[in-house]
Amino acid sequence: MIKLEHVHKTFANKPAVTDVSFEVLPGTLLVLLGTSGSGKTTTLRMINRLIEPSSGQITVNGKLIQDQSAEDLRRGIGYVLQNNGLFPHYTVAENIAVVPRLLQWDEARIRERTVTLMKKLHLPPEEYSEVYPAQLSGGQQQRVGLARALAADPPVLLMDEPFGALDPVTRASVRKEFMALDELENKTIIMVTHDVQEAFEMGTRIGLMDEGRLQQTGAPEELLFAPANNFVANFFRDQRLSLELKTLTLNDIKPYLPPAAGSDNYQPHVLPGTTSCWDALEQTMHTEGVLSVDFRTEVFTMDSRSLMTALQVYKQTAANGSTTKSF
Ligand SMILES: Nc1ncnc2c1ncn2[C@@H]1O[C@H](COP(=O)(O)OP(=O)(O)OP(=O)(O)O)[C@@H](O)[C@H]1O
Repeated sequence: MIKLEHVHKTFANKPAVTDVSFEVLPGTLLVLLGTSGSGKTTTLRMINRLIEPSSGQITVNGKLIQDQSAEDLRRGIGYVLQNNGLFPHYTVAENIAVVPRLLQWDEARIRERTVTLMKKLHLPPEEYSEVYPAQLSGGQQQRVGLARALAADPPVLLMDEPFGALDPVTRASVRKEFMALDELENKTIIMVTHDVQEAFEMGTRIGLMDEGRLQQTGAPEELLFAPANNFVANFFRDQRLSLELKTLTLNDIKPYLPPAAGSDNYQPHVLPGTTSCWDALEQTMHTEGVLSVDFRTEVFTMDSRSLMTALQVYKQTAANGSTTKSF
C-alpha cells in the first residue's frame, strides 16, 4: 500500500508538486497521467526517495519512508524506467538477478526465478540468458527491465513511462504481456504515462495532474463521465468517444437501451454482456448492424443505433450524478 498526504516539492523555490494526496491499495494500479512537466515523475521518484519531498508524508506498506534507509526501502520496490536502465556489461540473466543477489538468495533459487520470469516474458532462457542488452531489440530490453523489477517479488512496483520508448506495435504487445502476468496479483502499482489510451487500458484508477496538482483521482469512468473540473473534461476531449466506448461494457448501458431495442433478427454469434461497447460496435460490421447479447437473465438482440442511444442516455444520467454503476 502507498499513501501520500499533502506532499509538496519545490526546486529552487519553484513548485513542481503541490499538495498531492492519494492512496493506492494492493491489487490496484494507479496511473499518473498528465502533460509534460505536470509533476508525475517527481511524484513517483519521491516514493522511492530518489527525490526528497519538501513537506508532507509518504507511507509505503504502513511505514513512513524516512523511517527506513533508502536502500532497504528500494529493495521492497520494483522500479521500471522508460530506457530500461539495464547494466550494459551484465548479461540478461545477471541483470534480472541484481536484487535477488543483493538479498543474498542462493544461486539455485536465483537461477530458478530468472528462468521462470524469462519464460513468462517470452524470452526463452536458452536463447537469451547469456546475451548482453545491446544484442536485444528495444521490446526485449524492456521485457528484461520488467523481469528485473519483478525478480524479488516486491509488493510495490513503480513504473515511469515503461513502454514509452517502444514503437506502437511492440508497445501494445509488451503491455498486453505485462498485464497478463500473474506476478502482478496483489501488488501496489503506480505507473506514469502521458498516453491516454494506455492509462485507460491499464489503470484501475487514474490520477490526472496539471501544474504539479492532482486535478482528479478516480476510476477511468469517473474522470470520463463525472469530471471534477473543466481541465479534466477538456483533457479527454479529442479521444472522448473512443474512450467512452472502450470503457463501458454492454452490461453498463443495458438499463439505458431504448424499449424498442429488441429485434427478432437473432444472430448465431452471441456476445457476453461484459463485451466493451467498442468491441460490440466493431462486431456489428460483420452482422449488418445487429448484435445478440447474453445478459445472463436474457439474450437480447439489439442494433448499433440502440447502442449509441443508450450511451447518450448513460452520459446524461452520469452528468446528473446518477448511474447504476458506482465509480
Ligand atoms: N531536478 C530538478 N531540478 C529542477 N527542476 C526540476 C527537477 N526535476 C523536475 N523539475 C521541474 O519540476 C517540474 C515537474 O517535472 P516532472 O519531471 O515531475 O514532470 P513530468 O510530469 O514527469 O514531465 P514529463 O512527462 O516530461 O517527464 C518541471 O517544471 C520540471 O522542470
